Amino acid sequence: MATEEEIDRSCPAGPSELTLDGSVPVVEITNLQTRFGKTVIHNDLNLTIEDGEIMSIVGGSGTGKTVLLRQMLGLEHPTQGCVRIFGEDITQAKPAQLQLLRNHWGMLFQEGALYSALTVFENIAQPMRELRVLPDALVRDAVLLKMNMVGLGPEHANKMPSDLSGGMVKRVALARALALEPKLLFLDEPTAGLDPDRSESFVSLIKSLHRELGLTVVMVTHDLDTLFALSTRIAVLAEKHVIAVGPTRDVINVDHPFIKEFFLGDRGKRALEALQ
Ligand SMILES: Nc1ncnc2c1ncn2[C@@H]1O[C@H](COP(=O)(O)OP(=O)(O)OP(=O)(O)O)[C@@H](O)[C@H]1O
Repeated sequence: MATEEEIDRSCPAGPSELTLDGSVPVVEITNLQTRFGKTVIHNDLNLTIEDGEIMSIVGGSGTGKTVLLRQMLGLEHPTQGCVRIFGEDITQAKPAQLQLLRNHWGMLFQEGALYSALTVFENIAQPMRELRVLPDALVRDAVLLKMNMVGLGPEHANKMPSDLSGGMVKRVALARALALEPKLLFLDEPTAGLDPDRSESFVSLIKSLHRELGLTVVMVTHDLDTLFALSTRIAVLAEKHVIAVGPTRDVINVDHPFIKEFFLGDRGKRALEALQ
């Protein structure tokens, strides 16, 4: 195991401060390596995500998609390499800088991850309350606005998560992810567990919010319909790094066994036909 002194998490030269005007990539991952003990998960992984993209990350089971997402969120650090978010080197960010960055992104976890003891209203209000600067009246208006944005009427505000359908849980979780009006939204399997109709309407909702709010979206998904309907580009993880990145049509034509199996099997063909 490398000692803390030997670990090279250096970023390439360049400005390393919070830049929200779109003049630097929203996410820039350079020469990233991740090791757990002797097992190398990522090696020489590079990925750049520009302002306004919907970048989907796909790969076989265990290729390190979740770990990569957690590294972008600053929840884990790579063994080597650089992860910049809005220009800021997240692997070196101090807790206060990290907190500032967190206010500019939202995360939708796979299961929604709502607080089961809090109402819909309080779940969505929670990121605003953590800031401790917003008066109650403003929080109330902002929560109702976010509920409206995701298609939830005010009559749902006092419901508990256990009273909600799977689709509504996702909508509440999305409203909470958008609570602080982030520029960057992370989605982990956003349509997992939804039936095809609910999945389709959730995809439409993400699409319209992406357009209206000018969001950059980073998504991990196995669902081909979701992938094809939303992605502006797709990054494929295999052999420990990004083996292909580009618009859907370019990526599916790359000659690689995983790509052929994933995109051009029966499910992939059906999803592509539906898209066309
Ligand atoms: N903290 C950890 N300690 C040791 N190994 C870990 C740790 N976190 C993840 N791993 C391993 O790293 C690999 C990548 O995990 P990860 O969850 O990122 O895969 P994934 O691509 O998201 O897979 P899936 O599509 O099945 O969810 C797996 O082999 C996992 O067991």
